[in-house]
Amino acid sequence: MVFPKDKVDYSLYLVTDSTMLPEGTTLYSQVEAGLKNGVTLVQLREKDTDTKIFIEEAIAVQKLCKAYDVPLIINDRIDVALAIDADGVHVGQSDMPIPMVRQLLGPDKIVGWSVGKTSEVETLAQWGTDMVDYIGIGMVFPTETKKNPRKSPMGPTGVIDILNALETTQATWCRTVAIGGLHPNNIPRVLYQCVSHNGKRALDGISVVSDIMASDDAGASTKILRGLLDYSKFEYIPLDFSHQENITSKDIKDTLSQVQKNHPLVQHMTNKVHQNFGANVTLALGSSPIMSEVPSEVDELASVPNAALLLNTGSVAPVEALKEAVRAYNERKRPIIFDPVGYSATQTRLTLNNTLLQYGQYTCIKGNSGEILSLAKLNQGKMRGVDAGDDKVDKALLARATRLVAFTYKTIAVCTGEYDFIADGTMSSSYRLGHGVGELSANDIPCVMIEDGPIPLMEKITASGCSLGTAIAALVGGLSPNGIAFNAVVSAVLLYKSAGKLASLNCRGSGSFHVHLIDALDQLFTTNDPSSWTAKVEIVT
Ligand SMILES: Nc1ncnc2c1ncn2[C@@H]1O[C@H](COP(=O)(O)OP(=O)(O)OP(=O)(O)O)[C@@H](O)[C@H]1O
Ligand SMILES: Cc1ncsc1CCO
Ligand SMILES: [Mg+2]
Repeated sequence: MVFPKDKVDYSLYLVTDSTMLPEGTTLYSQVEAGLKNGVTLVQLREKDTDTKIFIEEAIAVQKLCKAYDVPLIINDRIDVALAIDADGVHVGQSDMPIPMVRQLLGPDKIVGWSVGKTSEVETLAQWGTDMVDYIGIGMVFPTETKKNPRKSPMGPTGVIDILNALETTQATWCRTVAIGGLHPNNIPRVLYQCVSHNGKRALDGISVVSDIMASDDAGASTKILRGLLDYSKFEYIPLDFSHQENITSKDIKDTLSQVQKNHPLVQHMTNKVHQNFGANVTLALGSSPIMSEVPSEVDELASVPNAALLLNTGSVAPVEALKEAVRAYNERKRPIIFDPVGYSATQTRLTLNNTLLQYGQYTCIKGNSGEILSLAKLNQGKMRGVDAGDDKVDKALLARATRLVAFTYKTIAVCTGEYDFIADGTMSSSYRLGHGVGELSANDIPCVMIEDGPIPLMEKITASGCSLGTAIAALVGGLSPNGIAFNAVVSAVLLYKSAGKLASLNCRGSGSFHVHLIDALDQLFTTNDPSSWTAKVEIVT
């Protein structure tokens, strides 16, 4: 009996590894606990087992799988798969070539392939529908399972690249699972973030090894994984992410009132240039600043009611401290505003910023046009420094870049300059598995533009963008439960731009502009009369 290919459920794919079994458990007891509690597909992967034993194990695991009506896939060993009439085979890039595998197995068996590059998707698409049935995309995160990995972790954005390639090559038949370092603490985020840019394809499932094989209670561990897959919600922060592009003065006034009432605490992990300015902007916005880069206090700070984190990589702080802060704020469901200063100006910055981007979930990612274009992979080469660069403004390109960043990181993206763009990629907090999921495409997500005419002085003071990050953090942090995140970000950008305009009219040069900007922020925040602000918001179609 062949297992019908269209009936395969890829959602929870267990890959075995007998080298990590805890004492008192066996390969079979772990697999059975998995099968009993929601594993939908099993792969026998035993790298260091002799053929004779491997076949004995395979027959025994096959019997178990049949009892639960779950297909069994054999890793690498075509001969073993044929000998026991398994349901399919999984091969890696350095194993037997796929066309040979298919020829040996015939058309009805399941053939899986490990994929890490978009060029491999192109090959798979050229082979056509009868060759590869599913791909294992990885590795997503660092893992203990592969001791000497040939590839470095790709992160959720690497997974999205592969999903995009499957869509552009129209490999619609090919199913997908993500593999590598997936655990309950990151699975919901991975499922939430990993959607192709056309909105049509999400992962079909996840593949786990250690979470079940190395578990002291494999049944309970599987139940947790199954629960996450079935719950299909990523509630990373108790705010309202249902977007609305039409924001009224009343919405803004309401947002500011919440901030005035809640007195947020804005933890800054920011560059040295910005620290003093950022602390004063925080105070001007009715909030409390604290500058801290000490890992031992992040959990306490993140636990303060209405805490928010501004994470600004301008001074290139030690990555472990920054990761600890991201972990703490994500775990405690508090907002993080991420400002990847000089995102691609040097290899060091690129690596640091990408490490952080793959590591956590951000409520808002803000940058100048150079940073956002680089993040969206829409500009050539490196940035020159921390400034945006003086290319001519191409509004359509900037809107597209902002939307791509928002969509890719499932965040609210802000791109600054004379024109500020804000796109909302959060849309909903749910995730769905499979092909044809039908979300909005990256080009269609909500986007607004804010302007108030040219304010050249904004570019003549340092850390003006960094302090916009402060303002966003204060307003998002100051929201009451179920406050609207997008409204807070738009309010912050409008407030900041209007204050900049007001300050530029009152000051005598860049030195006094700095002081007037803080005065203006204080005044506009305190009076809370958004209908009098000069900056205007426009919906980008
Ligand atoms: N020419 C301009 N006209 C009007 N507003 C501007 C102009 N340039 C920048 N701004 C505003 O100044 C703020 C900072 O934007 P900018 O793009 O300069 O950030 P940045 O390069 O990250 O700044 P920094 O790195 O110095 O902190 C934003 O609020 C933006 O709206
Ligand atoms: C000048 C400078 N260098 C690193 S961060 C920073 C502040 C503006 O982004
Ligand atoms: Mg900047």
